[in-house]
Amino acid sequence: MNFEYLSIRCRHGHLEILDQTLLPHEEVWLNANEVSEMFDHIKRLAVRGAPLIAVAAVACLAVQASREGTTAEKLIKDTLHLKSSRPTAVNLMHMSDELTSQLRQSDPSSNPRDLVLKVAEDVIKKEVQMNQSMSRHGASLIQNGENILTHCNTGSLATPGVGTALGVIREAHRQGKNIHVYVDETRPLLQGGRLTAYELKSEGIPFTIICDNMAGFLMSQKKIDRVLVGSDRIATNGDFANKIGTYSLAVLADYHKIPFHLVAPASTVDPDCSSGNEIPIEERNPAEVLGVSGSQSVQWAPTGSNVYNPAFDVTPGHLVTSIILDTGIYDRQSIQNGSLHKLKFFDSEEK
Ligand SMILES: CSC[C@@H](O)[C@@H](O)C(=O)COP(=O)(O)O
Repeated sequence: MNFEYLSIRCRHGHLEILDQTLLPHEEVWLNANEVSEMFDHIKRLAVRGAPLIAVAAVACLAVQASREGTTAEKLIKDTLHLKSSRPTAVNLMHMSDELTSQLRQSDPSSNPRDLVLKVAEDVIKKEVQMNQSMSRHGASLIQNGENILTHCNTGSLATPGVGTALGVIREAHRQGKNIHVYVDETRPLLQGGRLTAYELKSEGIPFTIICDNMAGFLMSQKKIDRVLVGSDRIATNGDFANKIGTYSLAVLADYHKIPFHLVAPASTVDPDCSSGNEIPIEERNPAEVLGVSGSQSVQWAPTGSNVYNPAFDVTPGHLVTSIILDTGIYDRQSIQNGSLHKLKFFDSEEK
């Protein structure tokens, strides 16, 4: 298996990830061949973003499977371990469920290598294609001269392709539309200020970073024409989980009558989740809120302060103007009519 994307690469069976906790100032590639290494990279967000987490996990499992003597039983155990690394993004769950289901059904005397490799290639290929499709659908909505607000990082650092919300922005720019992006810095881990800014800068797309709490004021000044965000899990009623702060933006956009779109691949829809109440929300280390961690750690809050640190929030579907998926653009009416129920990433999913 050989591939190379912006933040993950595999050459001659050697898998590496670009440590996103050190970006944009240091570009350090880390070994990710071992399941324990990959588990740690995912957990501490060295590799992150809903689609990329699934890609990273399955690529690591393909490396395991290519080793002499690896059994289906061992691979199932490894898959379930990686599945437990982060709870909210459903892409990792879809991949893990598909792989364990296929491994359980496989002939115990056969070598599981080809099966795992095929699932890995399938997941990666589909994610890249879905990125392309959704970015084209989304770009068709963008008008020349728009100021777009985005949150977190939804680009090539979060997927193996052009990205989700950031893919739409890239595609609109590629089409020659004159756009400008306001980037929410995205506390506590600053995926916007560090990672989205890094991607936009390297592509020459004009952008301005704002603190998360500035968005409402900019909207009141009519400086924002549209909001584009990604998602980690979409319920079939259109409620969705995304990086903490997304819900506040949706409420603000609704109040100021600004179009608010969610951009995601079909692999982010959870057919087993009928509403946002059922989405598990990851809670993270208080240290992330007490200060900043990374290459230059600083703690500014008093040691021992109480902290609540949910990594995601849930936005109710009625606040969304439309959901842009690789399969098309879904407005509120079509979601209410059940259009998300019909989507399935894998043909043979089993829990
Ligand atoms: C591909 S983008 C969708 C989301 O994965 C993105 O917006 C996001 O919330 C990522 O969270 P992270 O905690 O950085 O993995």
